[in-house]
Amino acid sequence: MSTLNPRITAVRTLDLRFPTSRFHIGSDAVNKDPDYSAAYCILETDTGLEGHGLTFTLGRGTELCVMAVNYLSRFLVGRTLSDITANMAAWVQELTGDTQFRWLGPEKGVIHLAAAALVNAVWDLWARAEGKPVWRLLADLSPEQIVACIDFRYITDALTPEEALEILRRNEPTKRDRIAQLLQSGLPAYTTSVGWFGFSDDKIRNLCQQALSEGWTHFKLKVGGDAADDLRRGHIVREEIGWDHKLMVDANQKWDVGQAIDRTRQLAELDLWWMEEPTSPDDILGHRRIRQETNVRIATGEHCQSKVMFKQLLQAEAIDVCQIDSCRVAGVNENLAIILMAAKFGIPVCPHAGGVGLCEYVQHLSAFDFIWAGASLQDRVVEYVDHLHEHFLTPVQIQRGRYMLPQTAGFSIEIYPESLREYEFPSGTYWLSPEAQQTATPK
Ligand SMILES: C[C@H](O)[C@@H](O)CC(=O)C(=O)O
Ligand SMILES: [Mg+2]
Repeated sequence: MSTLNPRITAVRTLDLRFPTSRFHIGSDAVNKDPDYSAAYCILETDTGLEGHGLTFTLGRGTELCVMAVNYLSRFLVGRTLSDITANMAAWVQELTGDTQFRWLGPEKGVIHLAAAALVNAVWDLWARAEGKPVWRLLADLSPEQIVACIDFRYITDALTPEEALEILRRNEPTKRDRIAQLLQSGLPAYTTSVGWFGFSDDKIRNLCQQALSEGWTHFKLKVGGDAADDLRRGHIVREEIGWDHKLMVDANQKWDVGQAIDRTRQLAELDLWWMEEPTSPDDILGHRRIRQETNVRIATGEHCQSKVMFKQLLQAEAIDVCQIDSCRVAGVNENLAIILMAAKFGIPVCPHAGGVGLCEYVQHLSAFDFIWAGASLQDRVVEYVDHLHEHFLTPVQIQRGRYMLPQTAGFSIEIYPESLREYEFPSGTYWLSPEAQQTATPK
């Protein structure tokens, strides 16, 4: 263990917004004009070491997340790293269970997104103090230490600490082989960047051709528009990628349950590998019905607000694919619980990463899944979107459609100071320029 034990002296929080809406990047049937944004926080310490974290948002909502991060920072300031990591489950309970803030959730919405930024920043600080990337820090923890990071309250009817330990201990003897495999050939991935909702047919064709030449084999298309149009766009993608590659579609919660069933059945002629977010993310029984009444695998999770919801999706046999998100729930610790539950229920984890920083984050969690939990790459693909990586000091490395694991200490989430100065809202140089009027955010 490292001897570095920095004390957190302050939390600096920024409202960061990128003008992606100008080019329809990130657009879907529901979020038609997203400006990829983040409440970004920097944990300052007495040693000079910093911990960086963010929670992903879309444009105008960022302001609320920034305020929530500032409020919750009281659970970090004045503490040493080991004060927090010695009993992380207890600290997470404190962070999410404050007797006044809890009323805003509990464990959902803005306050939970804010908790994610801070929890992830602590993992960044911890990993930097250890001189390891987060995935390696997790790989080197003992099963008992991993279990000690998890708050099992509300999920013991699906996964007890003893069952989690059993999964981890079962995988421990072979974890070195899987680490070696990951270091050599990385994590399989898919691209969503070919098929945003606002892209023209020609653009979709060109992007498919480019992605094929880069070695991609799994592609996702946004649907949820006019039915005939969705099918036509789907066939355009199929014409370009052929029928041997995998195609997934994402409706981003557009439909009622009955409508989702009809539309999924229609789209099934595209030979879908999964249908994503066909209806409200809160509708567990709705997802189950869609799954039962179509012959298509159902994926959801990017808007699944807590481990309790994931527990029910798994218990109800409502999903085929578990899409964790690094910031929707309270960061690494809650995601460890979800990944272990998915392993117990035999459901593959294919993380969501459509946003800023989410690709950088989630590679560490998928590595944890492979090393410790699901212990398989079968039917697992990590989402990749090809945007905004240039702002990160250690952006993801993709080779032939696979994430190659980072070697730099930390959580890969630090953004260049120049980018912070340019895109901080509303005072950054971009937001003060006339161009800014062409994006969705300032309206
Ligand atoms: C608004 C986001 O871009 C969303 O469309 C991302 C998403 O659903 C995905 O990546 O999946
Ligand atoms: Mg999605």
